[in-house]
Amino acid sequence: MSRYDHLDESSVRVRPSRRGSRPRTKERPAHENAEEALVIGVDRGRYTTRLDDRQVTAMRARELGRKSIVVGDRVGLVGDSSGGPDSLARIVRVLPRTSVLRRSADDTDRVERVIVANADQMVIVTALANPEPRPRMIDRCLVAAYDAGLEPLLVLTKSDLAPAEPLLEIYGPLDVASVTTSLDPSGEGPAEGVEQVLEHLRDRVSVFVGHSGVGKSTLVNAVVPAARRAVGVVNDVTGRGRHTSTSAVALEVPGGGWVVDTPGVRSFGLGHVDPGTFIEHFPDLARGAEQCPRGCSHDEPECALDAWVAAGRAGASGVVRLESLRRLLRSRTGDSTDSSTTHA
Ligand SMILES: Nc1nc2c(ncn2[C@@H]2O[C@H](COP(=O)(O)OP(=O)(O)OP(=O)(O)O)[C@@H](O)[C@H]2O)c(=O)[nH]1
Ligand SMILES: [Zn+2]
Repeated sequence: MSRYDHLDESSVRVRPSRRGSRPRTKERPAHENAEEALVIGVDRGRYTTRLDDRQVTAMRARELGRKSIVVGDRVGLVGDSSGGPDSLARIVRVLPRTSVLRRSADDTDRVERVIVANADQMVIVTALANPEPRPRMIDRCLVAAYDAGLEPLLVLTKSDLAPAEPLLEIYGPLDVASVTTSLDPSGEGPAEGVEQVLEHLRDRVSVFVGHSGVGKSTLVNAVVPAARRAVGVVNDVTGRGRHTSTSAVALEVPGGGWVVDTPGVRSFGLGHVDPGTFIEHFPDLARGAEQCPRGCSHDEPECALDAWVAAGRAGASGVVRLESLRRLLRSRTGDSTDSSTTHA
């Protein structure tokens, strides 16, 4: 028996060289002692993280390469994680994400980028008046939420100015949870709906989205009383305050949970949304779609869903739910910035 007989073919092909023979794991220490933290802010290469009860500023380790790190990411930290004034820890790994929310590609950036990781819920903030509600914008947010695996919550603000019923009628068939609020921005007058919003936020990571002027900041300040103060906090390492940043930031809800505010995010990336998986969010319709032709867009004559709802298989609200589903599917395409003249 020759001394090479014990080697199988594949191992014989490997030519051990001095550089290649070392296993990768030995070149890259696993950082077994890394501590797990939550990324709550990102500002030009510096990451603000929460580790237990302290806020720790960190930079990314070179070994992470180009891997993205966004608000909501759970990361492994090594180095100085004391959270002291001039301390700087290192992020050595990013834990697998349970969800990702992408913002749209735009003129300056042709790539859809992840803006928030691991969120559970999308809070879609819409004013009932001043500015007028934009159902098309709400539809696009719903599509983004379903696609990202986030549960949507509709918060209808400024109920002191207009009734919520017309809008609730549109979204009733979709079974979207909703809360109607009326807030005095000074924080002194009567506030309605805050307790209900807080109930929905408890122990979850909630992304707040909404157009300028809808009262999103007023709402965030009502549910996260420390938010106002957080605006003034300047990071000792970066020398910058959060008010100079337009990226997402996570704020802790007293009693548990996180609010992720997304200033400057106008629309969500929907280019990758697949109608085939989208319908899974409509269990009553999904079963009917099993009869559809392969690759059905669910918005074409051959779609089996018309017959399904006509036969009452999706219940009394089947027809309107199918209409809503199709409206959402159509909102994926076309003008991503929601022209105010297109009220769906
Ligand atoms: N009548 C009424 N006005 C409100 C209510 N909530 C907020 N506002 C007012 O609406 C305006 C916009 O509120 P903001 O909280 O700044 O709105 P925003 O969505 O954060 O807008 P940007 O700051 O532009 O992103 C302010 O003048 C608030 O005082 C409300 O419940 N009722
Ligand atoms: Zn179909």
